[in-house]
Amino acid sequence: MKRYHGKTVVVKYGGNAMTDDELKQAFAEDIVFLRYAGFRPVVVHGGGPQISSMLDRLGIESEFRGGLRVTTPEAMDVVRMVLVGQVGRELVGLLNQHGAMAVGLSGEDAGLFTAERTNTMVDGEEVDLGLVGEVAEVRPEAVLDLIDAGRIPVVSSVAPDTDGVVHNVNADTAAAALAVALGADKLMVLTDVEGLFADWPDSDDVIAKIGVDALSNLMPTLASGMVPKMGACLAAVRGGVSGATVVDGRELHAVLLEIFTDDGVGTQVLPEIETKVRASIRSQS
Ligand SMILES: Nc1ncnc2c1ncn2[C@@H]1O[C@H](COP(=O)(O)OP(=O)(O)O)[C@@H](O)[C@H]1O
Ligand SMILES: CC(=O)N[C@@H](CCC(=O)OP(=O)(O)O)C(=O)O
Repeated sequence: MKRYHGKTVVVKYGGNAMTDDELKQAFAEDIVFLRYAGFRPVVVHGGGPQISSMLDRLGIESEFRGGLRVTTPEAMDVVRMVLVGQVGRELVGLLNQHGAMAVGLSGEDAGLFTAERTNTMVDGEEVDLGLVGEVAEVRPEAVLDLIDAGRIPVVSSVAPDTDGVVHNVNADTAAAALAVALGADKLMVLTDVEGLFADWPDSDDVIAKIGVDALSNLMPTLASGMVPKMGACLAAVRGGVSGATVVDGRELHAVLLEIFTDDGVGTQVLPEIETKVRASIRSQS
C-alpha cells in the first residue's frame, strides 16, 4: 500500500456505467476504500443518459455530433439541473453512506473551471454545438482544499465562460483538465465497454496499452463517445499525468481492479509505449 500513499487519482464516472444500483454501490465503496488506503481520489461525473431522459420527459429534442451534445440555452438549463442537482447529489449521497467525506461542487464553484465555447469537426465540416465548452482555465484551489482536508471532491462538468454564461462541458474533457491542473498521478475513465477496441465494432481486439503518438494517429478513426474520451486521455497524458486508463464500469469494483491488478484492465494510455492488444471477452463467449 505504501507506494500508493498520497497519489492523486481523478476518476471519471460515466453516465452509462452509473445506471445500475449494485454497480453504483460498488463504485462508492471503491472510492472510499481508496481514500482510506491513503490515495487522494477526486470524482468527476457525467450523466449523459440521465440528461437525455430528462430532455425526453420535457419534450426537448437533443442530438449528438462528434460525441458531444448540441446544447441550446433551454437544454443547458436541463443539463445543469440534472448534473448538479440530480446526478452529483446522488453520488455524494452514495459516497457519504461510507464515511461522510464527499463534497459536491461544479465548475462554477470558486472559479474551478472557465469554459471557452467550442465547435467540433464532423466529416471535415465545422458543426455549431451551441452552449458547449472546453475547459480553458482551471483554478484547482477549492478541490485541493477539500483533498487536503481529507474529503472526496465530486465535480459536475458545467462551467461558466468569462462572461458568466454557463456551458455544457463533456465530463471526460473536464476530468482530463482537472487531472492536469492537479498534477494527478492517474486519470481513470469508466465507461460501458471493455476499453478501446482496435477496429470498432468489427474486431474483438481491445487495445491494452497505447502510447500518445499511436493514439493521436488513431483519433480520426474513432466514433461517438470514444472521441471525447480518448481525446481526454491524450490531453491528460500530454499534460503530465503519468497514465490514463479507460475501464469497463459494468464490472463490479472496476476501480479497485484497475489499481491493484498488475497488468491493469481496460485500455491504458501511456507517454510512450508500443501498442498491445488482447482478445475481447466478446470473442470468448
Ligand atoms: N473504438 C471504440 N472502442 C470502444 N467503444 C467505442 C469505440 N468507438 C465508439 N465506441 C462507442 O463509445 C461508447 C462509449 O462512449 P459514451 O457512450 O460516451 O460513454 P460514457 O457514457 O461511459 O461516457 C461505447 O459504448 C461504444 O458504443
Ligand atoms: C457536451 C456534452 O456532450 N456534454 C455531456 C455532459 C455529460 C457527460 O459527459 O456525460 P457522460 O460522461 O455520461 O457521457 C452531455 O450533455 O451529455
